[in-house]
Amino acid sequence: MEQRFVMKCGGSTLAALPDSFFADLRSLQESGVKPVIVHGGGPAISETLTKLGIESEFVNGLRKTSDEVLDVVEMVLAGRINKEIVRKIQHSGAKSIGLSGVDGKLIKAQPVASAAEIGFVGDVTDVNADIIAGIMEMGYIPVIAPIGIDDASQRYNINADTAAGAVASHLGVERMIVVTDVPGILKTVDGQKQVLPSVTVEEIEAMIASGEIYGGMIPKVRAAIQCIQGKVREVVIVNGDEPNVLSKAVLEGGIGTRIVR
Ligand SMILES: Nc1ncnc2c1ncn2[C@@H]1O[C@H](COP(=O)(O)OP(=O)(O)O)[C@@H](O)[C@H]1O
Ligand SMILES: CC(=O)N[C@@H](CCC(=O)OP(=O)(O)O)C(=O)O
Repeated sequence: MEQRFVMKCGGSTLAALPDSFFADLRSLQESGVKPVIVHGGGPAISETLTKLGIESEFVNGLRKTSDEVLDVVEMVLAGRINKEIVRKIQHSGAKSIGLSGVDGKLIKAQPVASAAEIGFVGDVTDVNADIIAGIMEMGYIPVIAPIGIDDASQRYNINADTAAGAVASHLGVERMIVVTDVPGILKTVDGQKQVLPSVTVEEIEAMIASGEIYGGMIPKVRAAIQCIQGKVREVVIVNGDEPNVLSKAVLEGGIGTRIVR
């Protein structure tokens, strides 16, 4: 089986991912599946900024990023978090190489439209898919931190869901799996919160408008909508706590929320 997928691991769940999650990742890779990981780390960035006494705020879900904040974002994402994931994958027995979007100009970026207000926050303009494919061909799992770079060598802080969606689109994978701290998109039905097994773009837009999808779920569904306009067939949102969640999402289905065209 030759099946590639992009997995986005959110900062909400990274620290809590059990060893069995990485064992599952390894057995998937052994069965011929080729994973690519793009990770976040928002809570760890906020914690370090607080320790350093640097103020930071979010505007429409994006972190206001000054030069000083950008140093911390890069230090935490491309340093601590990226290497922690690489170590955990290696400990499971699989091979992994970690890099940020700066390495090999892997993620090219430009300032977001609201840059005048929020600083060095980027949108992805291109992804060097050859580097990722090359790492996978060597049998390594690529682990990518969402920092972008432009032609003038300026760095940008990119929302990890946005970066993962762009990587999935440029690689042309079939599936993106978004690992977070909720079992999927929740909707209140008859006073009870239920996981939606699948949602369409129209249903998502209605849930954003009604406030049922808010906060950190918004960049996930926006990235998902953008992905499925191209080659990506489905985006699945799952909880990292669920046993064998990756093999269930890749091989069986019927878990989390599927976002389809
Ligand atoms: N309809 C929804 N269903 C599930 N979670 C939602 C929904 N709307 C908003 N959320 C929020 O989105 C959060 C996940 O986003 P976020 O905290 O940014 O995670 P991550 O760090 O994994 O990117 C959930 O914990 C929940 O609070
Ligand atoms: C521009 C912007 O907001 N970037 C994010 C990047 C990390 C991220 O997205 O991490 P999660 O997936 O854990 O939320 C930030 O600075 O927090």
